Amino acid sequence: MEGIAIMTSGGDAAGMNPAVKSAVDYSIKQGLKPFLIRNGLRGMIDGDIAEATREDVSGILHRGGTVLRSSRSKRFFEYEYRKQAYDNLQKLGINKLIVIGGDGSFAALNQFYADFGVPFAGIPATIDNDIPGTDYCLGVDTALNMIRDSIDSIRDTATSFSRAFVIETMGRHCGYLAMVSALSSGAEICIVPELEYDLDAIGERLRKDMKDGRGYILAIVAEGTNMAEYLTRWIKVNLNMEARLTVLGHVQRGGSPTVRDRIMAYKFAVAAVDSLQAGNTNKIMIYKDGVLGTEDIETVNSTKVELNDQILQLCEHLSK
Ligand SMILES: Nc1ncnc2c1ncn2[C@@H]1O[C@H](COP(=O)(O)OP(=O)(O)OP(=O)(O)O)[C@@H](O)[C@H]1O
Ligand SMILES: O=P(O)(O)OC[C@H]1O[C@](O)(CO)[C@@H](O)[C@@H]1O
Ligand SMILES: [Mg+2]
Repeated sequence: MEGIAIMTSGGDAAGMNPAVKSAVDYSIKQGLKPFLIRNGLRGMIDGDIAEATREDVSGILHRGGTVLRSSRSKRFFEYEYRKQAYDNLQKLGINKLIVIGGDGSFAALNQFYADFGVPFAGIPATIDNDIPGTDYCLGVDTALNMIRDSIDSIRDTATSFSRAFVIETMGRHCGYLAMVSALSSGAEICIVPELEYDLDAIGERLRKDMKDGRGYILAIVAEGTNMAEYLTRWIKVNLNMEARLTVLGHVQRGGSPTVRDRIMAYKFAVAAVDSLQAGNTNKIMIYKDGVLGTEDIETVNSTKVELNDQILQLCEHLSK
């Protein structure tokens, strides 16, 4: 029986657990022998690998984070440690890999493929939604719902005190979480790396709104802009309104996966096993314009992520 190993890597994302479960269940159905690598790339180097049992993957589907645990590994950048990881796989008869993670994890596995020719399939899982070629990455819907709940709570106190709240979302260099959250919570300001902002215009617009009775302000800022603290001070001085900053932080990564993340996890996992069974060597599973497909890792690595035009257009007026 051919050995296939499944791992999670990089920032954890809701949907990783259902993806692991589906990948194991479907691999068994396909006559493969699934293994689980714990602790991501670090575990691959340290040989933290064992054959998957049904118990390993039962009762995990609804849990946030990753039961396999994850890591960011400096050692994996060095050939010596990748070779150690390869030897670990060889000993167990593993010759196919499924990596559930983000762009960094895919780059890592592509380097591993270049070194040792071990085929892999990548399942996009990162709240950043920053993987070129796919409209969707596991974890994004759960994170958006988490952010929505937080903003709804913040709105309660903002209205009670007639204050402005600047809310910083994660996403690394990508403004997707900030934009969708600004739209879904009716925020007044949205500052993201993808859109130029104009504070003078924002000031003029909001001063007029305040004259017309606006009592509070919600501003959503993507962490990639590094603008949250500055904007908070700017509001105090320029709009003469009390302002507070809330950095949502890692709360955005937690929580039970939403229905969307569970279903997408299932689809991506089945597609990943099928892709490897079809003889593909280094493909990333994608979901583009409502259709499931695959993309070459080289294309994913060399393309800049582009955000949906419609979302950009809908948000434009919130940055001026
Ligand atoms: N070019 C590379 N060569 C070897 N290893 C790499 C390379 N790029 C990334 N890695 C490894 O992949 C790990 C995961 O990447 P990274 O930390 O960027 O997270 P990610 O998978 O992009 O997920 P997220 O962005 O959601 O946190 C890195 O910590 C590093 O160990
Ligand atoms: O968990 P860490 O290592 O602090 O990394 C935080 C980063 O990971 C992410 O949550 C996912 O990539 C980013 O949005 C954020 O910038
Ligand atoms: Mg990443």
